[in-house]
Amino acid sequence: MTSDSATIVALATAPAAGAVGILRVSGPAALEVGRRLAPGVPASPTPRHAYLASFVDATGAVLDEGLFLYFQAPRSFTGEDVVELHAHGSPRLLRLLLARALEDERVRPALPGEFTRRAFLNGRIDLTRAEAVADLVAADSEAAVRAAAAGLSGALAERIRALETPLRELHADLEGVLNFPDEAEGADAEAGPRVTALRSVAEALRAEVGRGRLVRQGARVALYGPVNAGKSTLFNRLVGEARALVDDEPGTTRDALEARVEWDGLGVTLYDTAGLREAPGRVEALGIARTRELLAAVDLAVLVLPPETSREEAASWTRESGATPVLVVTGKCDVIPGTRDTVSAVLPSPAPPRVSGLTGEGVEALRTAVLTRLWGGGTPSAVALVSERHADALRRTAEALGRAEAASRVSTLEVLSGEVGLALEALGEVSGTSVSEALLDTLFQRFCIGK
Ligand SMILES: Nc1nc2c(c(=O)[nH]1)N(C=O)[C@@H](CNc1ccc(C(=O)N[C@@H](CCC(=O)O)C(=O)O)cc1)CN2
Ligand SMILES: Nc1nc2c(ncn2[C@@H]2O[C@H](COP(=O)(O)OP(=O)(O)OP(=O)(O)O)[C@@H](O)[C@H]2O)c(=O)[nH]1
Ligand SMILES: [Mg+2]
Repeated sequence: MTSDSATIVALATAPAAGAVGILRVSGPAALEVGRRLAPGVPASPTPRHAYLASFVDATGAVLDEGLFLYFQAPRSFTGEDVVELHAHGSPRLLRLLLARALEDERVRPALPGEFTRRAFLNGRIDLTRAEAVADLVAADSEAAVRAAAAGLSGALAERIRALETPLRELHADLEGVLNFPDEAEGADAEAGPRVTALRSVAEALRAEVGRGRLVRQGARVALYGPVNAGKSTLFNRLVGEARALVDDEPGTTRDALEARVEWDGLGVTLYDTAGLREAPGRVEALGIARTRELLAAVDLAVLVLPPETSREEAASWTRESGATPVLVVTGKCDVIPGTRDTVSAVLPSPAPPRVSGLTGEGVEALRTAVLTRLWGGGTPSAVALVSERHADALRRTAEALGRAEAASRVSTLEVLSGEVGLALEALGEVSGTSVSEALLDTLFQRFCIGK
């Protein structure tokens, strides 16, 4: 796919002071370049052995003492010869070492994601694994780390293969019948049902994009409701610190406030919003407009109602969230006796949790209820990280299979096989078996330099 034989170099660690900083070189000239920086290392170093070596400048003056590692092609991350210099984590020192490596005309700085791209191009990892590397680096919740780690060890690759292999077999059978009608007679017999089954597998995988997004980016949850219901008090309680101002004056919160929490490993961005009411002041009205905008954008809206809310009022407050799913809670439950629960009497069972931001009562149950609404029973870390890009390719796969299904009933074998071929091609964009340079460019641009 690419004939780029340049040797690339980049810092593999963040450009900040740290305990250790790593310079990574990959390509045919890696060993020579590495040994120019660390001349004490033998000409044929033992692969994967950590040599303690002096790193020197052009005059031979010692710049640092560190570890030298040689990975011999193809047994390396990129599949090429790789040398790593593990120096002390001084950004300035590392820049000196980098500049020295670049003095060799066969060496150039690595582009973002280029090490991983080479690993992909050299067949060390498939595209889903390469993307999992980026997901892992970007992960900011435990669930995101675990899900990306599963992707790195091939969880998504395996599921794609489970679709791609039978699809390829079907395609081969159909082409066989078309090209060698005598020998392959009957190989297309079950084509219709096979297409149908594969299509539902593609659809099921595609449907996981929502959960993938929740894990990757975290869920967005907004508290909303009438003014003075106790939203900010509850928000502070959920966040674990006094972030929002609280006052008995209705209309205290004017602007949406956000805080990031991690619940059961899932990243959650919580929003406190301006309470809704008729005839607010001018600034408050701006806040209310923002509340409505936010309600449309979040994954779940938690409606906090005062204990005295009537069933009609409760129903009309619920409608405020529009298409966003709502979880209703009765707030300030410490002021009412346990049995009198006007809201839960009128809303669908199970009864909305009763919470008190003031005392903390019911807050743990609310947290659980929120997670259940976001996740059902599943485990966030077990989710296949289907990205928007994957989902788009899977949509085109499923659409082609839909047309193939129709073709199996009303059209020729050529048309049917053609559609199955198109489905395969679209699916190949996920695994990387059919992928353009342009797509790889966009994909790897999102990586950081040195990855
Ligand atoms: N110092 C360092 N740490 C690192 C990396 C690295 O490149 N350097 N990695 C980079 O992201 C990750 C580790 N990933 C790696 C993946 C494969 C191979 C490798 O040598 N693979 C060979 C041999 C496998 C074997 O012998 O078991 C291969 O696939 O053939 C190395 C690192 C995270 N930590
Ligand atoms: N008894 C009791 N009082 C509460 C509780 N939560 C809030 N309050 C009180 O109710 C008043 C309003 O609380 P906030 O948390 O500011 O209510 P809010 O919904 O954010 O109000 P706005 O921002 O004005 O919409 C304050 O005086 C709080 O002390 C609660 O759980 N129990
Ligand atoms: Mg408030």
